[in-house]
Amino acid sequence: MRTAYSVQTVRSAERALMARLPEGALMQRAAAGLAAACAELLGRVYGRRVVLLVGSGDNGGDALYAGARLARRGAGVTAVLLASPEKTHAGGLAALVAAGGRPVAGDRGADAVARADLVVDGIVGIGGRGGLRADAVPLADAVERARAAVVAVDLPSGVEAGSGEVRGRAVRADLTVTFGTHKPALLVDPAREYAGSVRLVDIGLRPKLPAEPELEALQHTDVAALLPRPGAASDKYRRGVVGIAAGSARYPGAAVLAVSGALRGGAGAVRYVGPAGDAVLARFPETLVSDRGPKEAGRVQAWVVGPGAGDDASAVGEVLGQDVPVLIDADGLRLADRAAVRARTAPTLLTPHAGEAAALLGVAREEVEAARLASARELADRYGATVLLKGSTTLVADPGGGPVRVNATGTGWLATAGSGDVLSGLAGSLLASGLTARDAGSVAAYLHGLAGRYAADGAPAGAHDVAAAIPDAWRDVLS
Ligand SMILES: NC(=O)C1=CN([C@@H]2O[C@H](COP(=O)(O)OP(=O)(O)OC[C@H]3O[C@@H](n4cnc5c(N)ncnc54)[C@H](OP(=O)(O)O)[C@@H]3O)[C@@H](O)[C@H]2O)[C@@H](O)CC1
Ligand SMILES: [K+]
Repeated sequence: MRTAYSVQTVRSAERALMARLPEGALMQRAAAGLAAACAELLGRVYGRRVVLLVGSGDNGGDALYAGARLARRGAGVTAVLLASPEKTHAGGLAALVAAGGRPVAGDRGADAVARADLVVDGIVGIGGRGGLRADAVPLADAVERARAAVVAVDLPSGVEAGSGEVRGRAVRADLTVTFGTHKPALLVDPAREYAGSVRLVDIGLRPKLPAEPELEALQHTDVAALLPRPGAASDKYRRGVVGIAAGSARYPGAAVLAVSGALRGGAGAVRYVGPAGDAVLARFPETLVSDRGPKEAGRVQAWVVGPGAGDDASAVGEVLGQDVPVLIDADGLRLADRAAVRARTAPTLLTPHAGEAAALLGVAREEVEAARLASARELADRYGATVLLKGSTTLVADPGGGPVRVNATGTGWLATAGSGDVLSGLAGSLLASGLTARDAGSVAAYLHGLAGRYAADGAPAGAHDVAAAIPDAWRDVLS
């Protein structure tokens, strides 16, 4: 499991650790890891031009000490100071100068950046608020124009560490070297996109961090442990029956795609109710098609309602009244009565994309995209339901708090019509096999993302290709 902790938690863990260590030891650990990552990126250190962007805090101190290490290995190191030398990290600056590095004032930074092989962004780390300040913006512009590789110290400067929001200008890095633990911004978009690839340097913080993180990202082994496996005594009912109430005369394809995801999600059987029974059967003859409403459809351990439902609110209402887990997607989100969702005692999983989440929250889509973590949490609390907010990084938030799950297996190619219908079927199937809403949502997002990668393999793919690739994703996770 990859985890991220809030700034406040990082600060208190840091204090607890520092109390037992000599002054400056943590910064030396951080700088050593940072310098090693820079050296690796450069390939050869001797004779290379390294430019450090140095803010007034400890983030700048890390950059200076790492710069000193690179200077000792023969790099030409220039430190661009955003603050006066008196306000810059004293020990770091002294170390850099002693190693032969050259400090220059901020207004000379752009020229230095233009000639650099490597830029180290130590403007601001977890102490930052708001986007970059005006004096740092020309440097960020110069970095964007330059051909140099960019390494961010702890975080790309200008992103909000705790939320992943980017409320102004921020540095775009190729690599971020972060210390002790991931910060939420390194896992949540849009900030995550600014970070490039991320390397975590162990500075001994782990034992001081609490058990419960702010964010969790499942990895292969976590997903493997959660996947349902049929036992010797399993029959189709024990493996779970997932009910799909989806599709309409206008959108029969949504029903077919939701069923295609559900058939690959581990449930023992897929039951379909709705007006697209013929289309479903033509494609998937193993589906149990019922011509009655959800209430009379027979045994179902979890329902999926909403994909392609159009304006028919009756199925949504009926499904919400069933005392089994329910996943609500697409049109269902618009049709579901909030009070009825809140009144449910069995688990509910809502799976909106940013536009649907915005409509439910009564804000603009851009606001949800800018503040994905806060939006997912807010929606979960308002509806008293687990929320899976789709996107390039998908978030799964439970009502009442606890770690939010983040999934990054997705690919841009998944932004294709019908892809969400496949995801809802898959997640519903996992719900029917007994996973919690949080686990079903995050495991489905993980498999769906991997399947999207396999299906696309560098070229566009349709939603049905994604569904067909789910078994490969599943096998990959278990191998
Ligand atoms: N925690 C750990 O375990 C360890 C932490 N370590 C390191 O310490 C870092 C945290 O250091 P920190 O606390 O000194 O804060 P930091 O990020 O340097 O920023 C503060 C300075 O930035 C300025 N500033 C603020 N906003 C700004 C903006 N928008 N745009 C521009 N500038 C802005 C603000 O200026 P001021 O308001 O004072 O004028 C202030 O001086 C952390 O990220 C990691 O790198 C490691 O060494 C070892 C272990
Ligand atoms: K930084």
